[in-house]
Amino acid sequence: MCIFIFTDRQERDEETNYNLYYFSDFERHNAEIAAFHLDRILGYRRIPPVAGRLVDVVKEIKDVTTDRKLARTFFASPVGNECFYGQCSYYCSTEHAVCGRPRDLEGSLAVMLPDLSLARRKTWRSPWRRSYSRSKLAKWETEPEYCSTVKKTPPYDKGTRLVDFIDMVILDFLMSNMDRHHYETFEKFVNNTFLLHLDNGRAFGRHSKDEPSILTPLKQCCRIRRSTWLRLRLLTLPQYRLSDVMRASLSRDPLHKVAPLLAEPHLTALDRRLKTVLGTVSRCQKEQKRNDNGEDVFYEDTASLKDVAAPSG
Ligand SMILES: Nc1ncnc2c1ncn2[C@@H]1O[C@H](COP(=O)(O)OP(=O)(O)OP(=O)(O)O)[C@@H](O)[C@H]1O
Ligand SMILES: [Mn+2]
Repeated sequence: MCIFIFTDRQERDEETNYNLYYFSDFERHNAEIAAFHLDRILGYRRIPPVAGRLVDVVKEIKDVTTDRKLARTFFASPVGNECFYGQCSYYCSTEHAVCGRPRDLEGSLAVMLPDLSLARRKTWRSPWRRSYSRSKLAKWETEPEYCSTVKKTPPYDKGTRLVDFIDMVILDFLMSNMDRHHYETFEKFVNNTFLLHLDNGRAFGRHSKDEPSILTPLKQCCRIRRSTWLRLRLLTLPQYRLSDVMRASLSRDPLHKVAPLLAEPHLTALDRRLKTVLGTVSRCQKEQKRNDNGEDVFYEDTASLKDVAAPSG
């Protein structure tokens, strides 16, 4: 079972228009693929596997679908490419169609999570959610002490929820994803579980600009898993440079032969942003030494990881 995203709206080396708000940005199939690889390289593994595919929209969709309504949205464009727009409440009209060249269309394919009847999921609103308005600011943007309130609020007051959230923030800053308004967990595990990093289609929109506001939770909370910090430092070493590891990893995707999944400037941006993340952690360490308030920047989790990594028998 799988979930598809199709896009033909942006070339790989094209940047999102600077006058577009993040909530009007397109969703990109290559962003979903690249996000999966990055999440894995960071050691999180919280994005279900995503791979690229070239799909013949006639042979593999139009001719085989049992959905008559979907089939009726196919048409030939003026230059003879095969297009369709599907069914949805917004943006499902001739003007918003996706088109093959002439029938081949790039898409991303995600492993489908267990059905909701088997494994219910809970949706959580991000405490650092952006205001989806052009004029209003969110609370975290005006209150420097915002994190001290969040830290006292369940589920962020116990266990690993806060540092798991920070892990996601780092992923989002590296790929410049401003669209993380919610996240999901499996309900059965209550508060004691990992976060699913779904919906990454708006990442990798711009490479020439970083978005410092995405890092606000790390800046305000000054808290990070020790294991994450160690991994990030590893990815700055010449032999494990993040951009190189990403390039190598992405080259194994089936769509690589059509075009590299991330243009070089996006890979360069990853190294630059990684330095910013580590710089933020260093600043936290210095501040905490000065204040000596007994708290620590690092959430110590490497002892438990050693147990996991230890050879058995
Ligand atoms: N791999 C997956 N398997 C099963 N369900 C998934 C998977 N990925 C996403 N979903 C579900 O599909 C729904 C829509 O996904 P997603 O959030 O990526 O789309 P979206 O159009 O960006 O939505 P929104 O406008 O809410 O941000 C969500 O409810 C999510 O839980
Ligand atoms: Mn979305």
